[in-house]
Amino acid sequence: MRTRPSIDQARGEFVRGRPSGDQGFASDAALRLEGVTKEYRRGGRGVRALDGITLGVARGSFTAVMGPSGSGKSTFLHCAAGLDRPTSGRVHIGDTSLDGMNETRLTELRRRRIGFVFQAFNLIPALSVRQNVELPLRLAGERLDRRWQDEILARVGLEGRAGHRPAELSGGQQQRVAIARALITRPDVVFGDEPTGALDTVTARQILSLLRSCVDETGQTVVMVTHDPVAASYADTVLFLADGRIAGQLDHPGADQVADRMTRLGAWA
Ligand SMILES: Nc1ncnc2c1ncn2[C@@H]1O[C@H](COP(=O)(O)OP(=O)(O)OP(=O)(O)O)[C@@H](O)[C@H]1O
Repeated sequence: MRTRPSIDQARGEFVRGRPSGDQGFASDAALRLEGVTKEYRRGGRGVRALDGITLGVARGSFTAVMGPSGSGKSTFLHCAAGLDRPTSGRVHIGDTSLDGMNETRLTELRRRRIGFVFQAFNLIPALSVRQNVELPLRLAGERLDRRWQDEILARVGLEGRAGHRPAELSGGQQQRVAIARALITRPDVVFGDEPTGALDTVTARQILSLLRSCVDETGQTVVMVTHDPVAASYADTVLFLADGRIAGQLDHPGADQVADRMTRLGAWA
């Protein structure tokens, strides 16, 4: 059964929507941020891109992050995924704190525990689909589980294309390769940065359905930054950022409701 997370405001935790009386369970969080701030220096002044973000994302949930331009979405994604360091506060991937990790350990953690799906598919042109998909494991020095790889290729609908190069594939198929590559390490979290931004409407819907099925059928956790209310409507929960803070949350989001909230945040003024 598909369960949806909701936020426990007191604890700043997403918890699964279960029948009556269930409390949040922090140990089930795939991702936790505690009081995360990020300041950049610009022209001698500090810019606070994140301003005290506290939240937990339940395993097996799909979260969309939205907000007006400059609200801190990219900064959030970079800090949450260990691509950048917060100025203060803590980030946990599963039970692992990223606090104080040196670059080498952060890189290892990203390779083993986090999957990325970007707007530009970022595939290696000279490698086949199969080789692109197994690259994170090779870089992490981990053994390839061929059966898992075949299962993932089938899941993303590319079982017949394993020997093809990216240039021989459509945009949607290339994004499917990127999703397979993100799943190969069985990561704690897959982060998407506008994963459908470069695709036509129909193909975008197929990619979003695929991400949805990864959550529903394999219990994958997905956190996706998007500008598109329809894309956000595939998530269990939409988090709205404004001025580096969480400005709201919508569970069971509909595209119209999401668009309405974004309008109220001044996103399209
Ligand atoms: N490297 C940087 N140096 C200085 N300021 C930065 C840097 N990166 C981001 N900022 C500032 O931090 C704030 C948040 O930026 P961020 O890119 O996270 O927003 P965003 O919501 O992703 O925006 P967009 O939707 O336009 O991509 C903005 O004021 C931005 O100008």
